[in-house]
Amino acid sequence: MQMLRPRLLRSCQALPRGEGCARCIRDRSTAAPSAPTVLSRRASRPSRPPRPLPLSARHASTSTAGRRSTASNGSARGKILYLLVGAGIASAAVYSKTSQPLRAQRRNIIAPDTFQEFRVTQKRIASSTLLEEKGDGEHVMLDVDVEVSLNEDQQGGQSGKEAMCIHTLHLASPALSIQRPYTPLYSPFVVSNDAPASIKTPKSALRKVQLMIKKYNDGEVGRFAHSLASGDQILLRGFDKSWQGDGTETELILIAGGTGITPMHQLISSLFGSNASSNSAATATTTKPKITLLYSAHQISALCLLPELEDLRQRAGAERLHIELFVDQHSHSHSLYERVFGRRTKEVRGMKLNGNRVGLKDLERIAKQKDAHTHCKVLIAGPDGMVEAIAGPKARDGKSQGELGGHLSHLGWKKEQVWKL
Ligand SMILES: Cc1cc2nc3c(=O)[nH]c(=O)nc-3n(C[C@H](O)[C@H](O)[C@H](O)COP(=O)(O)OP(=O)(O)OC[C@H]3O[C@@H](n4cnc5c(N)ncnc54)[C@H](O)[C@@H]3O)c2cc1C
Repeated sequence: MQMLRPRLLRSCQALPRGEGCARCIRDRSTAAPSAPTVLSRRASRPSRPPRPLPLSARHASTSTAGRRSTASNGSARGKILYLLVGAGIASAAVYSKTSQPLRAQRRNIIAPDTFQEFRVTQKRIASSTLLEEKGDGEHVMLDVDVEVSLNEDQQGGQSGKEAMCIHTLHLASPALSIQRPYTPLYSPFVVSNDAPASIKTPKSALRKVQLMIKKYNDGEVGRFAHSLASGDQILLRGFDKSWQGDGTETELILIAGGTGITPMHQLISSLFGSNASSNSAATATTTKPKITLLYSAHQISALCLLPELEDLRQRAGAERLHIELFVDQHSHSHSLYERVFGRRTKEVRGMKLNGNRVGLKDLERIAKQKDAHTHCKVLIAGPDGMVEAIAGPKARDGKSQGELGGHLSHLGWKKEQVWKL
């Protein structure tokens, strides 16, 4: 396998602690703790081994019946050699031409430690609450066909364990060489009708990975993702588990801010999506927990994936999946909504709309509806400020969870019940 010159991926990881941006520090938490990440390229096919001389030709050179003078033997050998070299060149040319499409068709199996090239199969704008067709312009959806290797649990895509996992991958641009973690909207290890899969061999499967990526005006990878078109090349490595249930959870409270909705969407769709409903093994091996999702954004048009969430809520039933929306700029959001729909609203697509950030009172109200804290867990993903206010900051190393703080600590939740993604 031909390897590109190994090089360290540039990121704020190289900066002294505290000088990197908060997002890059978050990146540190999921980056492979080990050795430098190496960019690898698919092996170029090795040239064909020289074909052995045909038996007839070998006999010709030693046969007494056809013995010629040394000079004529030499010239005959020369001719044969000349012909063989010519034939070799011609077949090499034909081979290299025909092998091009073969190479393009072959797929890489995504690996956790090595970046490999994949192509974007589709790029579109993520739908938003108000501007469904145009989106809010900040979020883009990328589809990438990725072959994944499957362990015994994952073969057949019907493992209950897999439904209680959140998987993350890392995206890098070939030019920028900066990596960031992203969470596919659907688990690559749970077969889904929403994200169709084709089983290739029992040990690997081709999966459509869907990423929703936000663009920050001066954000590096987000801007790169928004600049992509179908057919463009990206580098991916994965998958890392960013959370796994232990099988005891009967209830989950999921708190998402902004793009923190992506891991929550993956988990909910694994449990209640079209994949899950046609997946009896997942239902049999684990009891599906009841879920409350609290999803916040700075304004109403920045709430993404609402059609998808509405669909999941209908599949799961309101009893099993309760969703509430929160917007910071409530009055602005209301007038925006009023302008589009001609009326004010307290709910969107059947989901309650709160005009504030997720606060102590909301968490108290939600927790009261739970039977007991012991089998209920809280997962939280979002901007650092939000995570800090609700659950305390992550540890300074950016990897470990840190102490539980914020509203949840105030309300008596235990550290082991809360996971900061
Ligand atoms: C487990 C996990 C899963 C994630 N999943 C998703 C997902 O599905 N979708 C998604 O969109 N995001 C996701 N993220 C966030 C994502 O990894 C990136 O952090 C995000 O896309 C921003 O990256 P960027 O390169 O575009 O921006 P960056 O270059 O990191 O910049 C982001 C912002 O920080 C500011 N900034 C940059 N450098 C500095 C600095 N040195 N000091 C201060 N401020 C600075 C920029 O101005 C910009 O506003 C996830 C994060 C984690 C940890």
